[in-house]
Amino acid sequence: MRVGHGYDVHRFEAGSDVVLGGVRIPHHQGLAAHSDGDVLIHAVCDALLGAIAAGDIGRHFPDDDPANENINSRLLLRRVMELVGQAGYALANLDATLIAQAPKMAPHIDRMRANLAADLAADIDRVNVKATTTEKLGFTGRGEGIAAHAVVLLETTGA
Ligand SMILES: Nc1ccn([C@@H]2O[C@H](COP(=O)(O)O)[C@@H](O)[C@H]2O)c(=O)n1
Ligand SMILES: C[C@@]1(CO)OP(=O)(O)OP(=O)(O)OC[C@H]1O
Repeated sequence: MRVGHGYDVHRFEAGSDVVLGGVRIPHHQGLAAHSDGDVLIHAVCDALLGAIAAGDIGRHFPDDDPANENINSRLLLRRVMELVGQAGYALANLDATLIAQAPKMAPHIDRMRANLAADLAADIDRVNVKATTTEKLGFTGRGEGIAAHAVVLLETTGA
């Protein structure tokens, strides 16, 4: 068994939606990023890479590589899962937390879980996503950006 933790933050910029867990959510701002800014998927990638002692997302997908510009982060997640499989592991479970004053995540959580489960080659009941505000405290509370934490447990495949 292996455990991994990931954390990521992206700041808001001018825009009309955010992409989280592969779900495009209308919002009065977007997230600044080299990629599509999917802070949830970036935290999940870092948790997976941490669990197999393979560094972090920036090492595998540099933010000065034009190939990663505006990239759909689900593609990055699938590539990270290939590394997890090659290392001999599969997902046991994922638990992730989005920290944002807004937008309201609840209506979108199940679609995020479905996207993540598909990319992680796991049953949806092994994937949990939740959200919290910080009661208007701190940078997330002031609406300056969104943060995400992810914890994964991996089990050996026997491959
Ligand atoms: N961006 C968010 C933040 C929270 N939620 C949901 O609201 C519940 C209450 O949030 P608190 O910060 O007051 O604990 C939380 O448990 C989430 O279900 C949300 O949907 N989107
Ligand atoms: C995903 C990458 C690559 O496009 O860029 P960003 O979207 O800026 O995201 P970040 O969380 O800073 O991490 C890693 C990057 O290399």
